[in-house]
Amino acid sequence: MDQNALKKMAADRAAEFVEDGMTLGLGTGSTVHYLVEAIARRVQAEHLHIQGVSTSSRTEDQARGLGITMVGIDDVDHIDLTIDGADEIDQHFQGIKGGGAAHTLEKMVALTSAQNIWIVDQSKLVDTLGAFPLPTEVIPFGHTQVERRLAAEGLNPEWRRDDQGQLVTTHNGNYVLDLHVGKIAHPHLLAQFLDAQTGILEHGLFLDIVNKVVVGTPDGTQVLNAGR
Ligand SMILES: O=C(CO)[C@H](O)[C@H](O)COP(=O)(O)O
Repeated sequence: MDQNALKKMAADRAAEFVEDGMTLGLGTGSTVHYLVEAIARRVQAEHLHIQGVSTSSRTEDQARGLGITMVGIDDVDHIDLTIDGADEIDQHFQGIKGGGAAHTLEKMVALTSAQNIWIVDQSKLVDTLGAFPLPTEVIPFGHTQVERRLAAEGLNPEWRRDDQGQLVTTHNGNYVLDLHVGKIAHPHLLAQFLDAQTGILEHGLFLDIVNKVVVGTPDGTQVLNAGR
């Protein structure tokens, strides 16, 4: 079974957690693409009244195109449930996100949400975070200074570039600096360090956030409860 089939399986299962009347946070990425399709099918078949808050223009456009009502994050007083993908999840349910350069908006939506579910294929489950380069979003002013500072700390920063070699920019017009840190033994300490760096708008460590993980495996879906 290929990776996309496993992503779709997890997305379809997670769409079952959506309830009538909910305000839903919708993440970004290829797994979320399947999720939005699955939610739209339920909205149509069951006449669900839900509204979505998106984390990227990609998701926003897809959801609107499929008939899901979308509202801005500043137009809601709460979000009931956010469903998003992830790049890595460790055994303590800590995660790395930002492979799609949307981690700042994703974290904002996740932190506004009463519950968070991540949907992944089984390859995203790891013992220790860090094989996936850790994304950070850096403001353009002084970005080279930020890179030097992180390099001096041994964090092996690398600017993310597109196929044409241009710097990738985020929704906010900032750059993405991926950190090749290797195994992250103490994610909270690293998050604390990155939080304190002027010039870094946000990083992709999502700690103590997720409540449930839905995993697509060749033997079916698994729902893992994070105990928070
Ligand atoms: O964090 C993200 C985007 O910023 C995505 O959720 C993450 O990269 C997973 O993507 P995919 O579902 O395509 O594997």
